[in-house]
Amino acid sequence: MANSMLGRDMAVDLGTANTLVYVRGRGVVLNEPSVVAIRTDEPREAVAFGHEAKKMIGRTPGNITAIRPLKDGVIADFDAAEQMLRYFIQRVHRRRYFAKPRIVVCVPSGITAVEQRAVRDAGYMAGARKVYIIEEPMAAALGSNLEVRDATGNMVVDIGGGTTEVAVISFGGIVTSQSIRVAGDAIDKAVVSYCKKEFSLMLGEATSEQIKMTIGSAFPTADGPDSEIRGRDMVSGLPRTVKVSSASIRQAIEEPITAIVDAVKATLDKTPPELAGDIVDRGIVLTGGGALLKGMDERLRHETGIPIHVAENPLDAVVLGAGKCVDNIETLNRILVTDGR
Ligand SMILES: Nc1ncnc2c1ncn2[C@@H]1O[C@H](COP(=O)(O)OP(=O)(O)OP(=O)(O)O)[C@@H](O)[C@H]1O
Repeated sequence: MANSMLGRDMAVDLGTANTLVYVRGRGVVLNEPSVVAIRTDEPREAVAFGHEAKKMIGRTPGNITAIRPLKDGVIADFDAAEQMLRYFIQRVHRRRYFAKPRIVVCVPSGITAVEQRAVRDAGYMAGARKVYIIEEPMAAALGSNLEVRDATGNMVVDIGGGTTEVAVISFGGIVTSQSIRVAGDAIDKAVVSYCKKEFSLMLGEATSEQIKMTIGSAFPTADGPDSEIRGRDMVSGLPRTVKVSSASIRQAIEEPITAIVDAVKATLDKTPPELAGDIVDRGIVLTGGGALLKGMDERLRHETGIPIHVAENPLDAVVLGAGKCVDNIETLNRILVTDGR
């Protein structure tokens, strides 16, 4: 088939927080929140996807609800996930191509066969000719330009919205890995719990994420001034503003951060000695939005004694890695998981 006909094969990072789509020959063409706004009355249909739907979270009228079809890295609402995928694929679809696209979809490394089946089915129902699966840590490693096919050990830590994936890769395969369902969302929740307990203040999802990004940290940093947080007083029901310090937020999110650090340590512990030596020399690569949390790299360096490198584009690493497979399906086929269809 002529190359131009193959131009629309694509890679999809169907993430808990964001969905990114890479199209062969065009690069990353779509990056939107994984959110669907749905009518709750009949007909129960989707009214908005992505950015438009995210804006509706917490501020929709009674008959519209904004949901996230993925939870902890896996599909939680199949219909919504399939509709969202179909919508995104059609958005980037160029009508001059006749053949249906081949699609490489990224999934967390720890998911069950049933969860993997759901992702595949969503891909086929959304219009794929063939669906390939790639495990996120492998995609993250490829997207960070690690030489995954060398016989050298590399460690990747991908901290997303729903899952943190830690993996040691060598010779084109995952040697050892751990996937925990603690990542960005859990950090946001810890901020919400802290404000509830400390100030009897209810926060929305967007506010807690914002606080994490602006004053959250995983290691003592040069803390800025206190920040104001706006929420709803749980007693009076009225809007209220409180002041918080970076140090108190750092303490509030300590539990999920410790879980992430422990997952890295546990994986290092299970790594064969030769590969562990390679990792000590080469360092650990951090990807995913959580890699951008202030002090995350410093904290891991401090706790493991190993150099930590944040990937150049941590939020895009997974889709760029899957994109490399799309560009080279034949040569990278060994890395992909297929169902023989
Ligand atoms: N500057 C930042 N500081 C801290 N966290 C951030 C920052 N930017 C993004 N994040 C967080 O990164 C997470 C999203 O990361 P990413 O897009 O890699 O996840 P995802 O691929 O959608 O999720 P998953 O891999 O779990 O399915 C969100 O929790 C978001 O709040």
